[in-house]
Amino acid sequence: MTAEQAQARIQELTREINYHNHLYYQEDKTEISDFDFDKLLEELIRLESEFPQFLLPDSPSQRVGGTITKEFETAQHEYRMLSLGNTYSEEELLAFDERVAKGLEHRNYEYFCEMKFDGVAISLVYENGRLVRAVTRGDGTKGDVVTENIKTIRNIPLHISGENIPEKFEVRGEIFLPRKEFDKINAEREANGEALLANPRNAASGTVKMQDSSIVAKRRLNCYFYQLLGDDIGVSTHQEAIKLIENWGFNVSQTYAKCRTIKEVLAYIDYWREKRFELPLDTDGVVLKLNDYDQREELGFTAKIPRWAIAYKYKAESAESRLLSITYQVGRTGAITPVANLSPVHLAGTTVKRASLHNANEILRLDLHEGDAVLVEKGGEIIPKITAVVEASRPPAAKPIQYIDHCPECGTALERKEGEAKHFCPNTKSCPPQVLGKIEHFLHKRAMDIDSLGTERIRTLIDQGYIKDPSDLYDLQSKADELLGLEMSQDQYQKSDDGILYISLTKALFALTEQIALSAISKFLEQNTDLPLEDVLVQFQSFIRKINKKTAQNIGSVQRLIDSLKATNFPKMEEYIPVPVVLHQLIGNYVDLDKIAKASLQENTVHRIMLKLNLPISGELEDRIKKLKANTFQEGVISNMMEGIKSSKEQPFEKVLFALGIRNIGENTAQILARHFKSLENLKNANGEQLLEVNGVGDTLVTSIFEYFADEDNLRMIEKLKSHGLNFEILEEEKALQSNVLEDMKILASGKLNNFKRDEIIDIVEANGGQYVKSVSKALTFIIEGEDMGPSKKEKAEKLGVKLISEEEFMQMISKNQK
Ligand SMILES: NC(=O)c1ccc[n+]([C@@H]2O[C@H](COP(=O)([O-])OP(=O)(O)OC[C@H]3O[C@@H](n4cnc5c(N)ncnc54)[C@H](O)[C@@H]3O)[C@@H](O)[C@H]2O)c1
Ligand SMILES: [Zn+2]
Repeated sequence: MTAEQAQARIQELTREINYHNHLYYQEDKTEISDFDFDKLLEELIRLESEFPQFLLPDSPSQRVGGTITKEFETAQHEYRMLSLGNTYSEEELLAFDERVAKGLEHRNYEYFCEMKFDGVAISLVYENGRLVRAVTRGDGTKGDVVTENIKTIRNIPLHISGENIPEKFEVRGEIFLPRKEFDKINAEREANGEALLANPRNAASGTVKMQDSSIVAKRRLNCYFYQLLGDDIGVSTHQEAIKLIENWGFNVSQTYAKCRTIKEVLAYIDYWREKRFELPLDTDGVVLKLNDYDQREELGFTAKIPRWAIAYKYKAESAESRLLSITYQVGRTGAITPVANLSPVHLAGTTVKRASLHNANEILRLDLHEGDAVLVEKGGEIIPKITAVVEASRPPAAKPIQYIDHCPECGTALERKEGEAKHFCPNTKSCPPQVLGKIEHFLHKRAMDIDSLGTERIRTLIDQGYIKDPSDLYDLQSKADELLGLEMSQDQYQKSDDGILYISLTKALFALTEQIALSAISKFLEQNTDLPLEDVLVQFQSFIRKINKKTAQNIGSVQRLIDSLKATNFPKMEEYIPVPVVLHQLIGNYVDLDKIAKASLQENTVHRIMLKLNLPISGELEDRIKKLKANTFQEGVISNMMEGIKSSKEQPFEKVLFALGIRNIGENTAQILARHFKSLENLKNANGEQLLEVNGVGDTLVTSIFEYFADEDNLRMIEKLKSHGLNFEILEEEKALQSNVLEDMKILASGKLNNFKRDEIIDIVEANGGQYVKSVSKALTFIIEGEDMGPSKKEKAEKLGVKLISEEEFMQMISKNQK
């Protein structure tokens, strides 16, 4: 490489690394894996050492990747917060050990090994036993002061007491979001139709930098500590320091070990390679540090990293699997996402059976064929991905994957807009997942606020024809009797891309055998989750032999299932069995497979298929089929549901308007429009000019409003909602609560208020013409100071010269203009 080429490449790498650093540290996003990022950095460091003339002082190889933000106060670190050198290879670890030995001129040293926790670094400063400051790493020299947020983490001690506590000291550790919490948050977000958090690290980092500590408190962050700093601590090894902070009550992960040689370090690394997946958080490697502080001092630092420590990072594991089939999921907005069903393979502590394929382009890029052997990798993401196809293992005559052209949920021809990667189902009115999206929006807490109808129940009501649009909810009241015992369609069923109904293996085995409890079957399957379907079934036969219940009969029944799965041509899905195959085994005397298969194309539950087939069955067979059915609607649930539906009729007009889901009408816009026009009738009759007069209404919104009211179906639905008594105009008492006293004001409330709940204060500010703002900035007109307003927020407000007023003063302001 010529010097010129090197310089160009160095510039290019610098740009790229800075870009990814910015995404990673400022926006909590990633576009490439850590491994790929580390490779870029490694290449840069190599080139800079070969061509030192091009090494710039602000090169990303010389600096810690993060920086400070504008939202927080900044504080100088007393001791710089550095990065760590890292490697993915054992040879480099040995080379590191050689450098240490050479630097110290002997081999008389020990390492202290810890897991490398994948979270956000934090520094806590204590004075006289009290936590005075929590600061992020920032650019390594100074960081953001996030004390209020950190104080919400339960196991961070705010005071420590005891003997010999130094007057001033600093502990450092890693804030993280436990996997379980992360999964819980994402499950909730999914149920609410919100975007999922990408991984626990990003989520933790985003949470630490939130402006509102009450939201941080809800996130259940946790922290592990691994460093103690200070002038007169009285310890001379890392091990002693760790013991000390443990005694003071800091949370230290019990995963550390002292190692006397690099060989012991390698054994530690090996031990944790798989075991680390049992820890409550993500880890991406091991940090080894010299134990002795004097020896550390001898070796010192480079600009960015200590010479006495290094991180060994585990490579993202990859495994080979086989593509069984592709399921196409239809989202609430009609977007299609293909998901690969794979033969189960053990990867990074879990069994992987599915991988995301994103869109049609990804399938093309991989050149995916039916039955292909594929490499799956699990990085920081939740869902594993297919990284490549092993072409050499492609089955002969395998056909390339044909992307679907019709919606698997409703059969409508799919569309793909120019420049967009995803296909869409344009049937917004009756495609079940899209109807689901609309209904969920309608029910949402901030819309009609009906909460006893979970996703699964709504989905069932849609699938079974009870609900086509939100107005149908109000008809349910007269159908309560019918709903009792209705089968829920979600969990245990799946549909193949050509619309065949599948049922969970657990349920299928339950119905096809006798005298074996459902729980015993679930437990058996959980323990055999690694095996491909056919092997599971063979194992299940041995299981039957072992428990010895109706042995001959049950084994025969499972054998028949194995045989018919082989004989029929249904696409394979791990853990699910085509309903026609199961039903055929049960009712084959009455009706042939083709007929059952056809019936299962249009129906979503066993119950419905049986109704449709209309066969004269009874007694034992009927009981067997009952074993296939899902959970049903129970009385308590139904009465709650009816209660919720009834009380939703009290929701004010602005909520109803928001609930309608007119494109581009969010919560705020709904409020503004409701207040301006006072009734839906007025809004509907408004012309373009009148609409544009309203503050915040632009051409796009005008078009959406016109489009909405031009649609006969929408008008019919509104009439129906009206007839059920929903509010389509502003009520008198609402009018009384409104004024323009807060016009042009930007307002924030902080701390606990006595007269309002959190969301209520937002409504009140807006009802009086003001704008509610979520963070402290110069632009604020004033802050309503509640009880226990955080001192740092207060300090910041004072620094920026923002006025603070009491809750009482605020009450007076808004009551002046009200009759
Ligand atoms: N994918 C991307 O786009 C992208 C972009 C930037 C950075 N990154 C990744 O982020 C990391 C950046 O490096 P970095 O500068 O934050 O250094 P680093 O994460 O490699 O090492 C230093 C950090 O490790 C953490 N740590 C965890 N456990 C520790 C322990 N037991 N002892 C000491 N420290 C511990 C500390 O927070 C410390 O600040 C790399 O892993 C890199 O791959 C990825
Ligand atoms: Zn559709």
